[in-house]
Amino acid sequence: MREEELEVALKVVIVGNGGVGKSSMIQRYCKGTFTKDYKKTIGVDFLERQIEIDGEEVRLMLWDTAGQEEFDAITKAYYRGAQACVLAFSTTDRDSFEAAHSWKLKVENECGEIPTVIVQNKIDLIDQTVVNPEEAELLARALGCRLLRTSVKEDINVAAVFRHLAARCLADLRDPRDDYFPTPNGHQPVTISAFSPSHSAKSQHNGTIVLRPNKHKKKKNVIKNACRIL
Ligand SMILES: Nc1nc2c(ncn2[C@@H]2O[C@H](COP(=O)(O)OP(=O)(O)OP(=O)(O)O)[C@@H](O)[C@H]2O)c(=O)[nH]1
Repeated sequence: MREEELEVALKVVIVGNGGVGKSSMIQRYCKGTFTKDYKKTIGVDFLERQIEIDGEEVRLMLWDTAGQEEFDAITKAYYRGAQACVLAFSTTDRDSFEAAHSWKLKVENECGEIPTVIVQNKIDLIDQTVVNPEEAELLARALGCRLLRTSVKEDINVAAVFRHLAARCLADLRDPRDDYFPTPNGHQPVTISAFSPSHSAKSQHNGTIVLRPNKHKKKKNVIKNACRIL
């Protein structure tokens, strides 16, 4: 198979406290819409969008997870197999900023070290900020992540978040030395369908996300983390 016939599919999880704008960000990016209404996410939600990076088609599968701790047991099952992460906090919510470390750990426990962007959302409300710019930069440095400031409401920088992550993952994909991140407990990420959190006993591909074939294309999927052609 020629390289140009391959399609890259990336699973991205969006995490952070409740109300920081995770669902809004995915809606904005995938549907181009924004609503002022707050509807708490129960468990997880999923949307996808296809983009082009350096002439390469990349399918982003965006997993919106509930911010409330009561859903932790459910949501962490969906982290598995993620290749990238958006960790969001809100400009107007100090707790959400202070919770960033613990969100990073939760994802790391399931996925190991994966490319992560720290997102400071709601910068349209900067006059009500409870986080000063230096603190946000220090946080990003401490977590070893890029910081991006967004306003989902005003559609500022939202696309940049996902383009940055996709470009990072593509670069990793092209560099086979950096092709596998073990989890901190030494286990390989378990096999998981990208469309369900359940483990697939049938799959032979441990550590891969198993995708349904794309009916409209003959292209195959290349998934990072295990980088196998399925
Ligand atoms: N001003 C402003 N409001 C925003 C922005 N992004 C989201 N919101 C609002 O913030 C509220 C919460 O947004 P959600 O997207 O539901 O938050 P969430 O992080 O998904 O919350 P959970 O589902 O509880 O985890 C909604 O009322 C949104 O309209 C933004 O950039 N600026």
